[in-house]
Amino acid sequence: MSFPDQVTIVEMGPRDGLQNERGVLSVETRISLIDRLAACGLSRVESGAFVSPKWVPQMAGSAEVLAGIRKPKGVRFPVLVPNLKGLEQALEAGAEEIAVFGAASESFSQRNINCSVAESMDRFAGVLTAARSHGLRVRGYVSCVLGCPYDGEVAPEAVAEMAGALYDLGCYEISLGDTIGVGTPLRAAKMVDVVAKRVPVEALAAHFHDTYGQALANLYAVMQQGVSIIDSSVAGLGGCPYARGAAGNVATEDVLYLLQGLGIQTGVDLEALAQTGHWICQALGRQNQSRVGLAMADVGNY
Ligand SMILES: CC(C)(COP(=O)([O-])OP(=O)([O-])OC[C@H]1O[C@@H](n2cnc3c(N)ncnc32)[C@H](O)[C@@H]1OP(=O)([O-])[O-])[C@@H](O)C(=O)NCCC(=O)NCCSC(=O)C[C@@](C)(O)CC(=O)[O-]
Repeated sequence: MSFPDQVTIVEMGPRDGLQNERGVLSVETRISLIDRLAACGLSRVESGAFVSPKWVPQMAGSAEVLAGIRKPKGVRFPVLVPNLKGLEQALEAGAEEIAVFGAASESFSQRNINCSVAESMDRFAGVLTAARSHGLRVRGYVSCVLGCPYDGEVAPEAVAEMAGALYDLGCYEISLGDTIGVGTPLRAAKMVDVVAKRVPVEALAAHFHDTYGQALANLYAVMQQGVSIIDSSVAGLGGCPYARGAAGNVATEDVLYLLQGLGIQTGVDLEALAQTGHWICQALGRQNQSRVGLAMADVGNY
């Protein structure tokens, strides 16, 4: 068994997390959350989305959020951008990194961004060209890599095709989203195996939701294939507005605990993160979804 020496965590709480919470948090609370997360040692904190506020009201005010955060040196604060209008807003807000998001399934693409997979690729090509001319770094997401809430099973080859197309357009990294958290380790490993023939494994990130409680096991499997970038969400916040019943991303606290046990470095302070998870759950009035966060609170670790 071999695992990466180092893993980079890409914190999703302020974006993927909050976008699906019932309560809409104030800009001030969103800023505090991001500042706290950066102070925990996270080097990448996804901080907002320049999408239609009619579609995702929780992400309205992302420009104010970007303007208000501390932005310590060495920490990146990417934002989601679905089209050129979103890019314009992100540039005005001073974003230095954006992410485009597509899907490996037609129905999810229609429900999520109101266009087909082919149309989305045309949009993204325009966004990538413009973004790169402004010196922005662009990440690409592929949703539904292990199943779609509308179309059911998704073939690994469809995931590889979408991931490869985004990589060819110039995305520096491709995040593979098990949007509805239905994957199991063997299927996750098989999917990564196929995708890694098209995109170098070093450029792949695992973005696993934890609906069926398999996310940590899936991460354990794909890390052995060389995946060393993990998307996770403090306190397991969130879900997906276009995937009913989907749970949030795997909790960052749980991932950190697993990585510590494997002797893998992340540079993130687990105790400070668990405190942040506890704080944001109180602000949202919701149950903490992190088993590690709950256990640490129980034994008085913070
Ligand atoms: C993509 C659109 C905008 C297309 O939405 P549309 O309705 O097809 O767009 P349109 O071009 O026809 O414009 C309609 C209206 O939206 C406005 N508009 C157009 N673009 C923007 C924009 N960028 N920002 C703000 N407003 C915008 C536009 O100005 C117009 O305003 P109106 O004239 O009606 O007042 C819409 O479908 C949308 O915003 N969808 C939101 C999708 C989303 O945020 N989903 C959640 C994130 S993805 C995710 O969570 C998965 C991921 C990444 O985490 C990985 C995983 O887990 O799988």
